[in-house]
Amino acid sequence: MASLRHALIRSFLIKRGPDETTKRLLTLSSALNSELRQKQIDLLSKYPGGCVDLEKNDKTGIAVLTLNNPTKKNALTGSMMIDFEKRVEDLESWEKGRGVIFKGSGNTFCSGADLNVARAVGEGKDSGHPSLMSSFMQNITSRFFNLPLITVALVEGAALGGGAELVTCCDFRVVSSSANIGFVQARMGLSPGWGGGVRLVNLLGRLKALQLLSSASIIKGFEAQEIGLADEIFGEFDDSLETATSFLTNYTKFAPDVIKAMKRVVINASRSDMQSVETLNTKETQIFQSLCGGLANLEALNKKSKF
Ligand SMILES: CCCC(=O)SCCNC(=O)CCNC(=O)[C@H](O)C(C)(C)COP(=O)(O)OP(=O)(O)OC[C@H]1O[C@@H](n2cnc3c(N)ncnc32)[C@H](O)[C@@H]1OP(=O)(O)O
Repeated sequence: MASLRHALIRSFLIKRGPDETTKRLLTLSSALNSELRQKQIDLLSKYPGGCVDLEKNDKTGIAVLTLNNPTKKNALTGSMMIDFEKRVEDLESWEKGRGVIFKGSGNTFCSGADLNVARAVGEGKDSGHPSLMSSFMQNITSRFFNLPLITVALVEGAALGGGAELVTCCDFRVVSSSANIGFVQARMGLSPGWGGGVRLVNLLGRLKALQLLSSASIIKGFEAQEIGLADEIFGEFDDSLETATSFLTNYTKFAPDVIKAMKRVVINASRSDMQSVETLNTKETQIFQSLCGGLANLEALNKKSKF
């Protein structure tokens, strides 16, 4: 896709004057983007199941975003990925919004990609399916990460594989002491593909990120807190949603415009990071595409039980 883009751009640059070239390049880029998007939607909509729910409270300015696929421990199906994008769109334009709690249904966060989807995407390797899923998920998680709202991941039960990547797209993490957080992609013969590799390095630093990714170890709440992945821990008798809400309220006391301004200040200050994040994500997708559907991945899917 990138080499086609470059070849077309080069041919335009040779044939046209500068102004005409700019206009044509913009048209071309938007045509390529909508073609890419259509391919992503066509692929993901083949794998239905579950949903992503959003409850917005205009009075408090706090919304609850819930991954809802309880029979599969909130594994993400293709249609849930599309749903997730719609909810992010809704949050992007929420005037009265201050903060979001991102959680899973039934006391567990997310067991990663639905393994049926992971298998099908891997089998479509030659048609670029891993890259289509990866770039779609990177785009949504980046948009969620850059919402003008304060975001908190409420992590209970499993946050594995892609589920652990989703944990990194929030500003803060409130984690159950018994939660199981694992960047287990290596056990699946995979690498992160939902933008979680780039965000994890930015969050924890190079060494800790490398330790988590290359060991694929599964850590509990207190260990997550020790390495800086969890901002607050709660116990088995605490009300999880109440704990997350009370944590978030520390940062959502002021008027929506003020809260949004603060978040925008922080986003703006990391703007140079954001530009490079796009490039880094593209590389992360290429690495993911190189593994997904490969021997180690197919072997892991075939003998897969549970972690
Ligand atoms: C870039 C994306 C990369 C990825 O995310 S690859 C996916 C990585 N994640 C996994 O491999 C998770 C596999 N699941 C597990 O290890 C365990 O199910 C888990 C989450 C620890 C929960 O264990 P338990 O509480 O004992 O529950 P359980 O195993 O009986 O699961 C209940 C039902 O949920 C299903 N399930 C869990 N995770 C799933 C998944 N990712 N995709 C599809 N189905 C999944 C599981 O098969 C079981 O179904 P059933 O009740 O036996 O029909």
